[in-house]
Amino acid sequence: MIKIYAPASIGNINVGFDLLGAAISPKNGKLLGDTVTIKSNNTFNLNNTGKFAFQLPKNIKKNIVWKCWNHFCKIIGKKILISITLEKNMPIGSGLGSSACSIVATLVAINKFCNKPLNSRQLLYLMGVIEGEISGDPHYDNVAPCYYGGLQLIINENNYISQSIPFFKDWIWIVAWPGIKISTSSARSILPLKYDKKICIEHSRLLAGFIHASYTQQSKLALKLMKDIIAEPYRMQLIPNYLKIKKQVLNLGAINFGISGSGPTIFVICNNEIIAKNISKWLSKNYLKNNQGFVHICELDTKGTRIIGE
Ligand SMILES: Nc1ncnc2c1ncn2[C@@H]1O[C@H](COP(=O)(O)OP(=O)(O)OP(=O)(O)O)[C@@H](O)[C@H]1O
Ligand SMILES: N[C@@H](CCO)C(=O)O
Repeated sequence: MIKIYAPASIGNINVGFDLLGAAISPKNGKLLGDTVTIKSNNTFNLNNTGKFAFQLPKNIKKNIVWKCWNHFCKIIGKKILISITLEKNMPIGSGLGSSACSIVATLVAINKFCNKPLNSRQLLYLMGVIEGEISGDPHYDNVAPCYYGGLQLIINENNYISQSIPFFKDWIWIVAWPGIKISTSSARSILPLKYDKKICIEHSRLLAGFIHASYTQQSKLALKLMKDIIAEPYRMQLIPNYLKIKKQVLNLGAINFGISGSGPTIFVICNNEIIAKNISKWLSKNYLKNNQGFVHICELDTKGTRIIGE
């Protein structure tokens, strides 16, 4: 038996659309991600458990876990006989990398079960391919941080897909999911097909500057450069009262605010625990639309996907 946990992640972090992502874990030690347990069996079998299992497709072949198993069997050229249990703790279409959690946990578990026929680069490549089948284009800004942990920059050149970037240890990350769904593919389809030259230059400045600020540990500079000029202007219309909520949270002392991945989860950065608690309370009262929604005060998850049972 092997049990793998894969953490939630924030894609984009306001700068670096599709290119920067951060793995997160609640500061109170709770696990915010999916788990996958594998046991050997005489046939393939998939069980879904967990709070959000009810959102999964009824057809087993539409479950990403089945797709991962199927891809893996094709790659190694044999049918892997296992029983898989997916604990679906991440809401689907939340903007917290729910599909990435299932993909990464499943592929890491199957690879370990089969004595690691794929190296970590081959695994990450496959994770991006499967993520792309779901959302329309391969993008690594959820699967890479989910797999490796921390803050990841997507390079996708030579032998690197992704590289760890130094981050600011005093930043507290709050995520608030209102309890409603936005599909990644629809949030991608509302973005322009082409961007103005000015926007391209400005985004290059923001991203290059942010990476420089991270390496030189200039927190204030990094925060100034964390601006979303690629997705937020188009996606904010999908999130009720987005600008009002943003203004209020910044007034409460947040040092950054944005849409997590394709939304509707929003993320907030603070550098003070009291402010973080106040904002978290305020969001619980004013941003959640139903009792499924949640707010978590988090830190970057530096461990990434890991074994939690054997
Ligand atoms: N195990 C699974 N986990 C998540 N989604 C799944 C799974 N199996 C199948 N799906 C399907 O994959 C799609 C995932 O949707 P989507 O990419 O919008 O969600 P998401 O991963 O939560 O988004 P984001 O990456 O912005 O956090 C849905 O159509 C969902 O039904
Ligand atoms: N970078 C992706 C992340 C999806 O969670 C997007 O914003 O569409």
